[in-house]
Amino acid sequence: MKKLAILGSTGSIGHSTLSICESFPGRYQVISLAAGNNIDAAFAQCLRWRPKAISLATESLAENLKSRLKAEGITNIEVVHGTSGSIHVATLAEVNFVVSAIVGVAGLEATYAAVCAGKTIGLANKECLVAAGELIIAAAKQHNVALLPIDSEHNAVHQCMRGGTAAEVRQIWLTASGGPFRNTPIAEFERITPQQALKHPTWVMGQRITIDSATMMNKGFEVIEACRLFNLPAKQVRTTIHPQSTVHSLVEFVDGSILAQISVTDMRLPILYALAYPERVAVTEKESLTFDLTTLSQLDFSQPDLTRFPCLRLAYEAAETGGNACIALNAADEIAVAAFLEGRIPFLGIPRTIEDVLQLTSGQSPASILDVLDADLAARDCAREVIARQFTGARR
Ligand SMILES: NC(=O)C1=CN([C@@H]2O[C@H](COP(=O)(O)OP(=O)(O)OC[C@H]3O[C@@H](n4cnc5c(N)ncnc54)[C@H](OP(=O)(O)O)[C@@H]3O)[C@@H](O)[C@H]2O)C=CC1
Ligand SMILES: CC(=O)[C@@H](O)[C@H](O)COP(=O)(O)O
Ligand SMILES: [Mn+2]
Repeated sequence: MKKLAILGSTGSIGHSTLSICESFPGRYQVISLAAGNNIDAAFAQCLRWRPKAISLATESLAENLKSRLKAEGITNIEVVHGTSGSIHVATLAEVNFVVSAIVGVAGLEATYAAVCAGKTIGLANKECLVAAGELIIAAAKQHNVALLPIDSEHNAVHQCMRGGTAAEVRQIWLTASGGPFRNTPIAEFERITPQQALKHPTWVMGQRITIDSATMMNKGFEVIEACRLFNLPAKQVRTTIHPQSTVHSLVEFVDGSILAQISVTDMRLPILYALAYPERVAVTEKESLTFDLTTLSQLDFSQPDLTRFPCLRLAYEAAETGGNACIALNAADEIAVAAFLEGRIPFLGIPRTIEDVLQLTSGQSPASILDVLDADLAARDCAREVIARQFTGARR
């Protein structure tokens, strides 16, 4: 039986993971949860799943949740908080599988601790691998831990790789929807609003990744994520615009064969694959996870336009530089995306901020997770300064 810690249980991936647990009773046991600020969702999850432990972002939220549980007569759920809390729930002795789905570097320490504690990881949190990929991969090797990708593209590559060995791979192709502005002329980019950018054409996801998809930074992060997971240089990780989001990615082998993975546009499928690996679980019509090939009429593929989507170019450059550049790429993006959502910078202010921060960053490699966190904080400060200098008084 897989005994789960779900980090980011109140988010989009967290909900999809719990929905899989609901669909396959007896197969997965929810041992622990970690959430941020959504205390109502956390409370409801405690009532439904009765975890042994749950972590929330702050002490006051944890105290509040404890009182609400007590009022229901529930006193046997340990309620903890903060980074130490998420590390605690991720490393409980009973847990053997950790779903890493806290958004951003906030999920890094718990994910790293889980790897070091020998837990199998279902990895959705790509920002962890962007910022600290080399350290996480080294720890996974040292502790003989499987890192099973949940991110749909990497999950697809993982599935296609079962058709060959790593040495037989010529390159991999990550598909990109192109986001809501795939066909928008560059002249209109300055006027893009958060509401427009939050309308992803094919996926329903959390806010940060949805904006990252709109700038195509998501694909840039995924290139770095793929380099780390599949031990490939960035030049062997290609991207292609595929607006249907039906082919989730492809692996091209040395003999010219290309294997693709096709399935519904639903994150429950890669989550189920990772949870069940190395087995495959049979689904029925009830779960609506099967793909009706007779409805398939068109699959389009085209080259991304790096002029309209400079974030993708910046990510390839950071991948080339390595070390702190990838940490800064993620940290500056997180600050810039928040500023865009708050109306403090325009849409194109996101790549402008990141580019400025990258120019001020060295390619030095972090030797420890503490180094990563220091470099992350420094890049955030730098991004805030860039925004204050360049965009004060800016209007969308
Ligand atoms: N959604 C998707 O389809 C996909 C997502 N991913 C990746 O998965 C991760 C999660 O994405 P998604 O589910 O969309 O994001 P959401 O914004 O929907 O959820 C984020 C989760 O992280 C929690 N969280 C945020 N900050 C903290 C914190 N400081 N401490 C503890 N928990 C925190 C949130 O808690 P709360 O809400 O309670 O504040 C929430 O549970 C991201 O890294 C994303 O890139 C990858 C591929 C696809
Ligand atoms: C579901 C998933 O894995 C997302 O990362 C998705 O791929 C985002 O869509 P884009 O292809 O638009 O970035
Ligand atoms: Mn993805």
